[in-house]
Amino acid sequence: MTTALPPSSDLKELVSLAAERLLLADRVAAAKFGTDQPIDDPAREQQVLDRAAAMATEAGLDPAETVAFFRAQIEMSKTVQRGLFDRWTRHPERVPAERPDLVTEVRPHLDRITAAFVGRLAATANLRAATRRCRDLLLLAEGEADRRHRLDPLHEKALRGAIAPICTG
Ligand SMILES: C=C(O[C@@H]1C=C(C(=O)O)C=C[C@H]1O)C(=O)O
Repeated sequence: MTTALPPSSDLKELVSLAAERLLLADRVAAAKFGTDQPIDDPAREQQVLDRAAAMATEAGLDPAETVAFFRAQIEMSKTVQRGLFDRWTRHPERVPAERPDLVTEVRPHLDRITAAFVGRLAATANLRAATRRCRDLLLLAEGEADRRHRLDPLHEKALRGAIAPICTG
């Protein structure tokens, strides 16, 4: 017998994916710090958004709403990257020893998260509305993601920004 997960589990997974994506911003920042690669890469952002829009359409989601959601993820990723650049400039001893490869390693991981996101957005479509229920579940999911991923204040704040669009539908 299979038991369907309650919708709140899908919301938790959605928020957890947002936290995972923000933690990957650390790898993105480590790839860029000390190189001439800027934090902002508008061409790559457009690719991420175009891909998300195409997948959203296939999943029966509103592409414009999905793009707005991904814009928030991108903005918050850049907030984390800026925070880490600032931290590492002030504390060079905290600069990661390893510089991951952005194109072959980190971005493919981000792309897998995009696909997972679209699945969770589809699974939570009925729940994502400007309701008390959505906001209550979101708050619970946020607290759980903070704990599960042991987020520091920089990532916690970014997570709040990243999940802000969820209960606005
Ligand atoms: C994550 C990156 O940094 C920025 C954020 C992006 C994102 O969140 O997808 C995309 C491009 C950059 O503006 C990256 O360069 O891949």
